[in-house]
Amino acid sequence: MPRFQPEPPFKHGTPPQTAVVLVNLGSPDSPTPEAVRRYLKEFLSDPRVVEIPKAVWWPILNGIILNTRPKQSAAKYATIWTPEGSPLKVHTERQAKLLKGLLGERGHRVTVTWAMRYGSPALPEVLDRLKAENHTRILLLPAYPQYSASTTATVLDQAGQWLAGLRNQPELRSQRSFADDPGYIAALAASVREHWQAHGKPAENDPSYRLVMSFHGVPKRTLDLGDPYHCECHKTARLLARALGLPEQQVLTTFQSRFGKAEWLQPYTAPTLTKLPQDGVTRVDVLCPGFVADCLETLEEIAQEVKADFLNAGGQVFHYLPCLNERPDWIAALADLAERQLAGWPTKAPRDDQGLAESVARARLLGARE
Ligand SMILES: C=CC1=C(C)c2cc3[nH]c(cc4nc(cc5[nH]c(cc1n2)c(C)c5CCC(=O)O)C(CCC(=O)O)=C4C)c(C)c3C=C
Ligand SMILES: [Fe+2]
Ligand SMILES: [Fe+2]
Repeated sequence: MPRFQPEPPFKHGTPPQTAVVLVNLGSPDSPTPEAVRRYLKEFLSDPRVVEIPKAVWWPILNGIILNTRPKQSAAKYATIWTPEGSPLKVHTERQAKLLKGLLGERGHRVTVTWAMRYGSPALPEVLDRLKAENHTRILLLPAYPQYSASTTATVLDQAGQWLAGLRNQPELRSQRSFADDPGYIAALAASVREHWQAHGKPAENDPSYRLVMSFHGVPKRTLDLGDPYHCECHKTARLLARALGLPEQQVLTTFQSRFGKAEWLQPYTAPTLTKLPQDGVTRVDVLCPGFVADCLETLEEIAQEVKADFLNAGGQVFHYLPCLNERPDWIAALADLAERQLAGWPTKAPRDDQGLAESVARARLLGARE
């Protein structure tokens, strides 16, 4: 068996085609236990996500987790599912469409599409299609503002595995993270200011108010092992608080979605919010800057579960602020990120072989005249 399948050559005489791929985590295909089981099996078998030796982890995953969690998670997915499908996929598709429109308006001739790391549309299949369409340059935009091995790196792993199976590889680049990107921070800040305009801005130093920034957690061990995720989350939180002019006492940075029994990054979101009313905090505005698209973890865990925890503990006002989703200022920030990455690839004025031959001939002619 040859390792590499035969591949059609890139078409000669046509300009190199460039593609931008927005990649997010992925969702089950439907909110049913069967679909959630398939999705969780793929997701939780990734050694970047669960860093436990296979001999220990697989019996737990296959014997316990995949027999219990799919039913529970499917019920949660059912509460946030839309007629068009999972919110994560719906927002990612819309973001890609808007990004395509904006890059086009700015004069770029690029294909813009989207893919998922787990489930569908699967990244390797999207890359296969782009290659078949003669794309020789591919920019990956993992939709994770903060770098983590369990998210960003595994997208690159998958793209690398795809490249490893090819004879004639396209050029590939990727955005590592954008935790401190001015456009991303400005879009987050604008979303909070708009929320304050609609619901009232808290008085300066009001001790009963907190702006809570809740990020997805990761095992604490990964921080000790050198994962920069924790630092990047704090960088985003610091820059956002500064952009809003909020004093330190009114801001909280927390970590949600703990999975399993090991210690994860602290403080945990739900227990922190449950305790706040005891300390005299009655109003919270909660946003999740680590997610650029609303999903199960924001719409169900934060906007439903954590909200109920806070109100049941004596809190009075809980507002969940939506993710950046399709905000025009965020799409503009995303286009700026893509444009900076595309700078080395002339998507605005592609020079085909003919153009190059002409300019070489012209240069020779000029040289001969001198
Ligand atoms: C934003 C960054 C994310 C990090 C970091 C992350 C790490 C991480 N997640 C799990 C386990 C689960 N996560 C689940 C859902 C989920 N996770 C993210 C993002 C990050 N995960 C998103 C966007 C979503 C939502 C997907 C959707 O369809 O809406 C789930 C599935 C749901 C459930 O059963 O609870 C699990 C499981 C681990 C172990 C991990 C670790 C490093
Ligand atoms: Fe997760
Ligand atoms: Fe969760």
